[in-house]
Amino acid sequence: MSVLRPNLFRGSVAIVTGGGSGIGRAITYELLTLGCKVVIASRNAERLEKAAKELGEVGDVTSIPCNIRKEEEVQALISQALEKYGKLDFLVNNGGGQFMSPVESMSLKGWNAVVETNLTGTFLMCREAYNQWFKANGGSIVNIVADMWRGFPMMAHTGAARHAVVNLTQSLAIEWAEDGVRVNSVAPGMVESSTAAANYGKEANVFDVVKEYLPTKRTGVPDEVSSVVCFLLSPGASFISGTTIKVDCGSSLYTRLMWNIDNHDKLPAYQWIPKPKL
Ligand SMILES: CCCCCCCCC/C=C/C(=O)SCCNC(=O)CCNC(=O)[C@H](O)C(C)(C)COP(=O)(O)OP(=O)(O)OC[C@H]1O[C@@H](n2cnc3c(N)ncnc32)[C@H](O)[C@@H]1OP(=O)(O)O
Ligand SMILES: NC(=O)C1=CN([C@@H]2O[C@H](COP(=O)(O)OP(=O)(O)OC[C@H]3O[C@@H](n4cnc5c(N)ncnc54)[C@H](OP(=O)(O)O)[C@@H]3O)[C@@H](O)[C@H]2O)C=CC1
Repeated sequence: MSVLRPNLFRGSVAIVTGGGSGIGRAITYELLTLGCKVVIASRNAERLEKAAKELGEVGDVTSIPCNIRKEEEVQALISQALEKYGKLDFLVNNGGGQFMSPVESMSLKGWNAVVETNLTGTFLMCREAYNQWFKANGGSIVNIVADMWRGFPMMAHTGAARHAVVNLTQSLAIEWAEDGVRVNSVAPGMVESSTAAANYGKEANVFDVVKEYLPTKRTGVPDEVSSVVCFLLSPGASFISGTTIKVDCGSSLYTRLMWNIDNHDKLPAYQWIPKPKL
């Protein structure tokens, strides 16, 4: 079960981008079990609809296709969500992604695609949710970023975009404080989901490869990101805004240069959310 109390979010409404897969799906699942109504939004309408059907067994969920890179689609998403549920309490900007490439062979189109997805998409979602609802009613936003704290070789586009989102989070926390809006980010380390593994595991499963380099000697699970997102949305975090919480169990701090961590299983996963039926 969720570590948060039952019915904590009864009567609340959330939008979760990328809520039909991976980490976003886990966040949606946990919100639903806590009584929240959830709109999930992403590009692939068919996959989104299928996820909504499955998640519909847990609670009240609606799928609305949306490409967060497109301003008019973002505007329509927020207004359709408001039409459907009459209010908005939470926004989780989880939708995003990138491809692996060294900078020297990155095309401008590829760079722009990743920056538009992860930075501009987050900006558009925040601005529209604020203008259409949060400005008059308050609310809480969580942006999902990444472990880009020491640069992100092979993913420099996403590293730059995600770090920009951390700064955007800080600016918005101040600009919107007087309207009762809290804005925070969560930075996951290596979190294994079936979609992420499919994206990055073409030759070998990168999540298997990286295990030995992590202090936990295991990768994270989506449930471990979801619990932190739900906490940040909750009244328990009412004095937290403008911050970014790393959910990586120290992997962003660890190099083997000064300290070796032997293989162990002393930091097991907290996992309770059923995996999606594939
Ligand atoms: C052990 C090691 C640790 C490994 C470390 C592993 C990290 C794991 C931690 C992170 C995990 C996650 O983020 S998990 C989430 C992963 N999920 C995703 O990334 C899915 C979302 N990603 C995407 O949709 C795409 O990557 C993204 C580029 C953002 C959007 O793609 P679109 O096709 O919609 O974009 P378009 O506007 O059409 O532009 C596409 C252009 O992008 C470029 N492009 C797109 N894919 C490309 C590719 N594979 N290789 C080169 N270039 C590419 C080309 O220039 C394309 O143009 P043309 O040449 O003209 O086609
Ligand atoms: N797994 C990991 O180890 C880590 C993941 N992250 C980040 O966490 C988030 C979730 O990733 P994860 O669950 O692992 O992987 P997924 O691939 O399952 O999640 C990415 C989600 O984003 C949606 N999405 C991508 N582009 C757009 C767009 N332009 N508009 C709307 N939705 C979009 C996708 O749906 P659709 O294709 O239908 O649009 C998908 O649901 C991503 O931002 C990811 O980069 C960060 C650090 C580590």
